[in-house]
Amino acid sequence: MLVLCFEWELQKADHSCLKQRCVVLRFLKFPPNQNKTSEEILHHLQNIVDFGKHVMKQFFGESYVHHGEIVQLPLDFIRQLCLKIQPERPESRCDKDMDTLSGYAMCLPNLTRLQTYRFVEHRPILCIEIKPKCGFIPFSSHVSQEIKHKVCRYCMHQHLKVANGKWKRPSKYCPLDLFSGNKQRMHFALKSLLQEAQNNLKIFKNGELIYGCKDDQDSVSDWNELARHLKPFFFPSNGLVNGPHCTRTIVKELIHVITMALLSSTDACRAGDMRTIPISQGRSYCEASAFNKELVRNGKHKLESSGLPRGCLLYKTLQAQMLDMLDIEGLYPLYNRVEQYLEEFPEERSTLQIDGPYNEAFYEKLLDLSTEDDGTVAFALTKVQQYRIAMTAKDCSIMIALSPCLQDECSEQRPVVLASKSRFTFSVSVLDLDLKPYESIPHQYKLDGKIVNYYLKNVQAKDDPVMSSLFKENEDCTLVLHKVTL
Ligand SMILES: O=P(O)(O)O[C@@H]1[C@@H](OP(=O)(O)O)[C@H](OP(=O)(O)O)[C@H](O)[C@H](OP(=O)(O)O)[C@H]1OP(=O)(O)O
Ligand SMILES: Nc1ncnc2c1ncn2[C@@H]1O[C@H](COP(=O)(O)OP(=O)(O)OP(=O)(O)O)[C@@H](O)[C@H]1O
Repeated sequence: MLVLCFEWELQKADHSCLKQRCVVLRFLKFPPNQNKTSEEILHHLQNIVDFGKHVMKQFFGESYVHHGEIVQLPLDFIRQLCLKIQPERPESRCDKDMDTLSGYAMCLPNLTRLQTYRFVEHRPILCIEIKPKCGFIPFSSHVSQEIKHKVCRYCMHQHLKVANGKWKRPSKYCPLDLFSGNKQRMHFALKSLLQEAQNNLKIFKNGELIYGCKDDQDSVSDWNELARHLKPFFFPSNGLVNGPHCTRTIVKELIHVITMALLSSTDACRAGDMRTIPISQGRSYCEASAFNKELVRNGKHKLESSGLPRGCLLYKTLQAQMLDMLDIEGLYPLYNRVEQYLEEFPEERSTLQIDGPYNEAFYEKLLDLSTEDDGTVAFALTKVQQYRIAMTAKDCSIMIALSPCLQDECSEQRPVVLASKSRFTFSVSVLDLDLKPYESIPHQYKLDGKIVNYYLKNVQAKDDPVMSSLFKENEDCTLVLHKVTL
């Protein structure tokens, strides 16, 4: 999707501004020459809206999800827009073209703004966007490599990403620390994100990106610059001296308010119909986490996992992620079962709701958490659909919008987080909840194998002292062989 942010005004008859709204438009994009009719595009967008409305709201909670609405815009306006933004688009994203022919787009609230108000507020706003990725270690008995029970996918994937050149340096962030609910571990995770933001952290001030990676850029973290932006938010009366101490203090304050907002429960959600998946399943820490390694170095072997409050967005996200109960290794044969069935009965694709409609009936079928395979297509399909939800939750982002407020402004309806010299009203939302396509499952299966094999071959072998000495011997061997050949 292509995301553009707009501010528009409702004007009085005398043209003075009555209300200002700030919205985001999302346009579909496709590889060039992949022509879609306007009806197909409308249908696709309707599916996205329905999926947010009928499915993700149930999993994440009403107040965290903004499903948006479909809008029709003048074609001329869209064409001009496309011309204007084209030079700004990163090269890596230009393999697809924005849809300028259908006239349809999705309209969403601008989540870099506070979601407690409908209209633009002229007060400073800070927004932190976090893409937390998968926060648990697979507990499935279908996992074939022991390492997957010890090291999380994110930490393993880091090595492959650096090797492939996606990022220059590995990050010390581990999602299991962020999802632990333990403040010390969360603090470490957030600090690591601030050190190496990659595509997991962005910070906006008044809707403008001030920190984090613009695509294609290898941004070097400049905490002094960040602190300069943040100082008026955290130390409004300017009572802090400048310098590295000041920077550290401000970053600490920032991490504190993010942690508190992430642990807050701002949604009175429809619980009850979703059986929860015990979060205690599987290991609660990742052996590769730098936080864990530091503890082990200091002779401590027990990592605290305080657990997340049930109403907070991190908890909801983790629950949705854990719908991946079989791991891709257990899921892939079930996907093949559905595929085989569809080959025989292609007309059944719509009855099985593979591509929607994403309605209440679709949601109801997702509630069956049994893992006992009775050999049916129905069982396989439920697991495939649950896996797609889990994948979506593993790739979504969390937006935390914070706006400074005075003590007498804070009412009971507005959640508030306190810093040492200031206080903030805040809202927490989730974004990028487009259901992952059914067709991406074979890719997931292959990628999983690549990530694990790369890690075993290039990282674990070097970390493990026994493997490491074997590795060295092997290297020596190779040298000797070279000499013989010469
Ligand atoms: O597979 P992953 O974990 O690398 O996730 C992909 C993301 O990479 P990341 O690891 O976050 O750097 C990837 O992020 P980038 O576009 O590289 O920033 C996408 O979000 C991708 O989703 P889609 O296939 O475009 O719908 C994501 O793919 P899905 O696996 O969610 O389909
Ligand atoms: N409602 C919103 N309010 C504010 N910012 C938004 C909103 N929706 C998206 N964004 C910004 O746009 C970025 C990209 O959005 P999103 O992740 O939804 O696109 P995408 O569909 O994943 O794009 P692509 O298909 O290129 O991967 C987000 O990371 C966020 O910074």
